Amino acid sequence: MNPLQVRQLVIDIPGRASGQALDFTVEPGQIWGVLGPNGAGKTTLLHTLAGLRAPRSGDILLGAESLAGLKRRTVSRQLGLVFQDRQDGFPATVMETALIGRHPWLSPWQMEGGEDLAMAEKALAVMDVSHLADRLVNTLSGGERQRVAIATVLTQNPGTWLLDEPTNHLDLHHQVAVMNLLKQQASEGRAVFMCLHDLNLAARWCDHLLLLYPSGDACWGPAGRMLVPSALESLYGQRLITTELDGAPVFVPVRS
Ligand SMILES: Nc1ncnc2c1ncn2[C@@H]1O[C@H](COP(=O)(O)OP(=O)(O)OP(=O)(O)O)[C@@H](O)[C@H]1O
Repeated sequence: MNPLQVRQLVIDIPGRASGQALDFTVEPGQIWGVLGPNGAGKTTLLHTLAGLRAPRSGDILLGAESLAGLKRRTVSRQLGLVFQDRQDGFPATVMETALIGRHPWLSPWQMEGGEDLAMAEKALAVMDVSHLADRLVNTLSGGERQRVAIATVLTQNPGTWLLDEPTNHLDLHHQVAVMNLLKQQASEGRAVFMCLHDLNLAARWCDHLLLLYPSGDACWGPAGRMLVPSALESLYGQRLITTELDGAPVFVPVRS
């Protein structure tokens, strides 16, 4: 699996003066969380890393190759993206949606084969949506739709997962199931890079964190070094009570 290398990257936020250049490598086996308040640029960063938006400056490399010079098919075999929002413009079933994950691996007019179908079926089972396989996705609940989006990337089987708030809409049990799935993906040598609003999920599951400030400032590194209560309070403009439970720090907002 190729590491995702971010080199002197400045993301393009309209109307914002250029912020701090980002420079880090997401290595296979790592789980990165991106934290920051609304509007800080988390989604913009994720879309830039996926090659969907041009950076203002800097470069992104997959292995030794610049992302900008790679064919989309090559990129989509290596990077999978779970969007924060999705438009279900076309009527498609859950199974048809999961099978879209195989498209980077098929030639333009090639139909999905038995192996592709088996991968999609397995992904739907892992995400607990097998019973919905024949349903149209636009009839699903928010959490069911989110699980189908993750199942689609599971079917795609990329080396690096990019996820925009993957626990959105999910009940507590499915939030934990998704975080454990991502942990398993990392333990199998894939890399995970995700935006999260839940500090406690980040503290429990991420080994690296990137803190993005609305000013364009940023800091990143191993999670233990980033989870400093005063830094998190200034990131969110929110006072926090900090404790430790079950071997991980826990952050609770002060009520007043
Ligand atoms: N096409 C656009 N035109 C103008 N401004 C934009 C555009 N796209 C994004 N922005 C602005 O860029 C900033 C960063 O947006 P982004 O969606 O990356 O933030 P975010 O950190 O993901 O926020 P949230 O936590 O609310 O999802 C926001 O202020 C947003 O309004």
